Amino acid sequence: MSVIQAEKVSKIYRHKKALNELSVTIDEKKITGVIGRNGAGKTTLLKLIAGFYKPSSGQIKVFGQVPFNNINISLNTVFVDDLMYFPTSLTLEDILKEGKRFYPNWDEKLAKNLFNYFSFNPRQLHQNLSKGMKSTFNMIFGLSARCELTIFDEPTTGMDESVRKDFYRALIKDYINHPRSILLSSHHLNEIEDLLEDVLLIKEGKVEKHLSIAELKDLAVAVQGDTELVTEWATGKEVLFQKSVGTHSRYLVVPNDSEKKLEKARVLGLQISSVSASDICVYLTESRKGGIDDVFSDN
Ligand SMILES: Nc1ncnc2c1ncn2[C@@H]1O[C@H](COP(=O)(O)OP(=O)(O)OP(=O)(O)O)[C@@H](O)[C@H]1O
Repeated sequence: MSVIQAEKVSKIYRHKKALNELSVTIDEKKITGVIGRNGAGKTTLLKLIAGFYKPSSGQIKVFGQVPFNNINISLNTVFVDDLMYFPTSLTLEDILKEGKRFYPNWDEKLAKNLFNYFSFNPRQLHQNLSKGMKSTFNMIFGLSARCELTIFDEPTTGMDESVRKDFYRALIKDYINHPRSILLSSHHLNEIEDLLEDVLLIKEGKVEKHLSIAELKDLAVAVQGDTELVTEWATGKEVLFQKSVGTHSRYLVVPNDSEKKLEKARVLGLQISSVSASDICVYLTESRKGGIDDVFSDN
C-alpha cells in the first residue's frame, strides 16, 4: 500500500520553482533515501509531505489525505531537521513530556534510554544546545515519536562521526522492531545506503529516479584504461563522468545498459569496475560531465 502520493506537484516561492510537476508514489514501511544536489527541492518536498506547506499546484496525499493543516497527519507524522523549533521556555525534559502528550505511539522508554545514553541534562534549554547536540536531541524526539511516517531531513547536521553511527544504528534497530515509513534525506548517501531500501533521486524539482538501492547500483559501470583506447571505445557512447588518471589513463562512467558494449571493452583490455551508489547519484544529477578537476585543466 502507498503512504504518499504526489501528482504533478509544483511549489513556487516568489519566482523560484522549487518543485516542477513532481509525481511520485511511496510505499509504506520502507526506508527511502531522498537524495539530490543542493537546491534540488528535497526539503520543499518533505515539508509538503509533512503538511507544512501547500503545493502551488498539483496534489499531495499522505495516508490518503491532504496533509496541509491536517491534525490526523500531524499526529502520525514527525518531521525532524536541525531547525526544529520548540517553545524557548521548555527544558529538554518538558519537550519530551509534550512529545508524549501529543504523539499517540510515543515510546517513553526509548526516549529516556537515548536521552541518558547521550548524557543530556534534563534541565537544559533546547536553544542552548550546540549544533550537533540539537541534531542528536531532535533525532531522539523523531525516533521516540514512533510515527507511521517519520521524516528526517539532513538529520546528522553537526553530529560527530560517532554520534552519526549511533544514530544510524538506533534508526535501523527501531525500524526493525517497529517497521514504518521513513524518509531520510542526506547528502551522505555513502553513509546511509546500507539502511535504505529505495532511493528517490531529485533533480531540479523533479524525480530523476525512484528505484531500489540494488537497481541504482546496477545503473552504471566504470571503465578505465589507456587514454587512447578508452577514448576510441567511448566514441558515440553516453558518458556520465570522466577524468584522467595519471598521464596515460582515463576513467569513464557509462550507463550499464549493454553487455555487448562491456565485452568490447574487455577485449580491448580495459578494466571494468562497479561504481558506488553515492557516485552514481552524483553523476546522474550532475549537469557537467567532468568533475572539479576540469576547472584546473587547460583543456
Ligand atoms: N522560502 C523560500 N523562499 C524562496 N526560495 C526558496 C525557499 N525555500 C527554498 N527555496 C529555493 O527552492 C529551491 C529548492 O530548495 P530546497 O531547500 O527544497 O532544496 P534542497 O534540495 O533541500 O537543498 P539543500 O540540499 O541545499 O538543503 C532552491 O533553489 C531554494 O533556493
